[in-house]
Amino acid sequence: MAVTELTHLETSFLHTQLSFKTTRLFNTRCQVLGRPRNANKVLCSVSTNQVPSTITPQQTDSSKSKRDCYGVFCLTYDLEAEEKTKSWKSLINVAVSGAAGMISNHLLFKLASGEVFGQDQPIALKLLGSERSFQALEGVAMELEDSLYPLLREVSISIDPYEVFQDAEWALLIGARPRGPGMERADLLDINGQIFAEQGKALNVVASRNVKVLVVGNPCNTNALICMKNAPNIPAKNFHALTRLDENRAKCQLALKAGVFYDKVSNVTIWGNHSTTQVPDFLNARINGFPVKDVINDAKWLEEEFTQKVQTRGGALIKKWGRSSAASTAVSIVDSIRSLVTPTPNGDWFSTGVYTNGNTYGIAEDIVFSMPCRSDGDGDYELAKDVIIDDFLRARIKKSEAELLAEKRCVAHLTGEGNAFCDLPEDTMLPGEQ
Ligand SMILES: NC(=O)c1ccc[n+]([C@@H]2O[C@H](COP(=O)([O-])OP(=O)(O)OC[C@H]3O[C@@H](n4cnc5c(N)ncnc54)[C@H](O)[C@@H]3O)[C@@H](O)[C@H]2O)c1
Repeated sequence: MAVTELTHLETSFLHTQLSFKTTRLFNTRCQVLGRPRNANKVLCSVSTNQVPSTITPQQTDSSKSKRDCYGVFCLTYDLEAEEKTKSWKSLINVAVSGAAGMISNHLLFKLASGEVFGQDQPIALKLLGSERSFQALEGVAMELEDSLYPLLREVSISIDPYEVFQDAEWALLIGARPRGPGMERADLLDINGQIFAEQGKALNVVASRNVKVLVVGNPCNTNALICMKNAPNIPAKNFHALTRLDENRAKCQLALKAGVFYDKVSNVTIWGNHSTTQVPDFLNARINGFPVKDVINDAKWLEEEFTQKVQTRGGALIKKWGRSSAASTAVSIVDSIRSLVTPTPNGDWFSTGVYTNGNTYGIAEDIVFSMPCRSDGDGDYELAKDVIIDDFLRARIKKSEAELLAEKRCVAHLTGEGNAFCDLPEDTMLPGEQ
C-alpha cells in the first residue's frame, strides 16, 4: 500500500482514472502526483495493485459530473431531450492553458459562443491555469457561468495538465511565462520549454489520440516542437504553432498600401519562426487575384518597410496600448482553428507553423516552421502547391530556418535528443517585444 499526500484536485483525478479502470495509467499518475502543491491537501491511501475492476458506467458518469465540473456546469442535462439540441453534434472537449490570461479572456467567450466550431456544436471547456492564477481561473469560470451560453455544456478548472487534457480533442496551449527584463531568448526557451515538455507528456497519456494542438505561448515554434517530441503517440502533423496573427497583420498592411479592403488580399504566407526573423511573403501574395507586385508598384516598400512593419507591429501596439495584443491574438487563434475545420477557399491558403517532414520548399526537416497550408475542413492540412520562391525570399527564409535550428539545439535536453548546446545566431525578439 503506497501512501501519498494529494491535493483535492489530484484526488479527483485519481477517481477519474479509477473510473477508466486503467491500472497502467493509475500507476503512471502516482509518480506525477509526488510534486508539492500549495492547494488544499488531503491524505490519500492508494494501492497500486488493488485497482477496482468492476466500476459500472453509471458510477463513472456520476463521479465525472460531480468532480470534473465548475458551478452551474455540474447540473445534469440531456442533449437528446429538447427539440433544439437534438440535432446538435456530440460534445467536443477543448482544453485551454493559460486560461486566466489576457488572450484567453477573449478567446474563451468566442469558443463558448459557437463562433469557432459552429452553432450546432456543444462544447466542454477544460481550463488549465498555474498555481498563481488559480483564483483568477475561478473568476473566469464564474464569468462563463454568467454568460449563459447555450452551447457551453461543461467547464472544469485545474492546475494539472493530466486532468485538463483528459480526452481533449483540441488543446490550445497559451499559458507561458513572459520574457522578463534582461532575460535572454535562450533562458525563455528553457523556462517555457519545460512547461511544454510536461504538457506534451500529459497529452501523450490522456488526450484523444487525434487531438489537435495549437501552441501560442512563446517561443511558440520551438515550444510546439518540444510538446510534439514529448507526445510520440500523437501524430506529429497534429501540432501547430500560431503564426496567424502575423499573417493577419501582413494582410492589413498590404490592404492599407494598396487602398483596398483587406478581404481582397489572399495567399499571404508567413514563413518561419514567430520572431523578428519571420518572413511575410509578398512574392506569392495576391490582391484582387493579381500578384501584389503588380498592384503595389513600390519594390523598396515591399522589400524593406512592409516586412519591418509586420515584424514590429506587436511592439508598436504595446507602445500605444501599454500591454500586448490579446484581442487580435484571440481572433487569430479562431481564424487558425477555423482554417482547419472549414475547407480553404479555392486557390487560397493560410499560414500555420507545422512540423517539417517531407516539404517541397527545401526547408530543413525536423523543426516547426510556418508555411502555406490548405485544408479540406477535416482538421487536417496539406502544404500548398504552386508556391514560388526566388533568391530574395529564399535568403530570408534561410535566416529564419537557421534561427529555428539553433533554437532546437538549445532545447535538445527537452526533446530527448542529448545535451543542449545554445548558439543562437542573435538574440532576436518576439514580434511583441522591443
Ligand atoms: N504566437 C502568437 O502569435 C502570440 C501572440 C501574442 C502572445 N503570444 C504569447 O502567448 C502567451 C500568453 O499571452 P497572454 O497575453 O495571455 O499572457 P498572460 O500573462 O496574460 O497569461 C498567461 C497565463 O498563463 C498562465 N500560466 C503560466 N504558466 C502556466 C502553465 N505552466 N500552465 C498553465 N498556465 C500557465 C499564467 O498564470 C497566466 O495566467 C505568451 O507567451 C505570449 O508571448 C503569442
